[in-house]
Amino acid sequence: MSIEVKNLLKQYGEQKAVNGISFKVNKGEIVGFLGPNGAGKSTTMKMITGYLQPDAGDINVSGIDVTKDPLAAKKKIGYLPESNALYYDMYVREYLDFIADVHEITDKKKRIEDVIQLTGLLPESKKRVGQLSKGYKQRVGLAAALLHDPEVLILDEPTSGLDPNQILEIRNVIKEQGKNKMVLFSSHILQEVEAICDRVIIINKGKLVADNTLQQLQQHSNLNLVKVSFKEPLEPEWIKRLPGIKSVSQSDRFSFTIETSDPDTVRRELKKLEAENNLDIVSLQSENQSLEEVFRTLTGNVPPGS
Ligand SMILES: Nc1ncnc2c1ncn2[C@@H]1O[C@H](COP(=O)(O)OP(=O)(O)OP(=O)(O)O)[C@@H](O)[C@H]1O
Repeated sequence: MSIEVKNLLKQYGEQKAVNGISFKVNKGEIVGFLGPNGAGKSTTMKMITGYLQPDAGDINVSGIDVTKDPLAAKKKIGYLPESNALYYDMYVREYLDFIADVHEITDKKKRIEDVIQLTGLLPESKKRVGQLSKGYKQRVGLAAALLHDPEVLILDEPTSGLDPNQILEIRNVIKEQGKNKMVLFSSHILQEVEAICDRVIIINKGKLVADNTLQQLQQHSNLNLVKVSFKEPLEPEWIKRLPGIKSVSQSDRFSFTIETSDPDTVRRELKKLEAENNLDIVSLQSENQSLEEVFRTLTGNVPPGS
């Protein structure tokens, strides 16, 4: 059970919306798909779900070649598109019943109640889809995507337009589903990705710029912070002279934040500085960049002040 994408390409006129993307998602993984507006996330997701034909490349979902057999692939995939097209005149249960028939689900009554429960739709389940708030419409879309109990969930911005409480509830549903399914979901909310993902794929202008666990991404980002405080005041020049320093900022006369690509060397040099000059370091900590900073560095929006 996996999603495997190799050298995926989609061109609109001159523009390569998706330009040679490859990655693999395995069972039990929740992967966040990030990128700035127009990076090619939705286009990639539409190709994986068989709704858009790639110009080149291979897509394999649980052993099925999606470009050759999109119908078989769709049976394995639950897809929540970005613009979630629903039938507004139908009642919630009626709509889910219709989708259940499309999937030829046998025990559909029970399954419909299960997904209504799972997505928190119960309080609004007696309404027509068109009468629901944006957040509840999104839940109907998610319920429809879960109905046939697919192995793979592809969710294009599943929490967009939801209030903070609803975001939390939907995140929990995704987390729960991720225990025995593969989940690929796109989001602009970096805290969300940090909260629920094992791994992050970042694309920019149609190209893959990162595919790592969150921890690796933050560790391997080429900027780290070392924070040091001394017992006595110190001129920043003492620190700026040390090897491996990119920049130094000062919060008071005793404390400094150092940007570096080599935190180990900087820590060592600070200890040397302390010993050789009879100084006292009262605290010394390293910090990784936040995911937001990593994202901005990788997608060309370098954080202010760097
Ligand atoms: N049908 C289309 N015809 C022409 N260009 C398109 C079409 N669909 C998408 N594009 C272009 O392809 C690029 C990628 O679009 P896509 O919707 O995949 O980006 P995205 O990463 O999902 O963006 P967002 O975060 O804003 O939803 C954009 O520049 C977009 O304008």
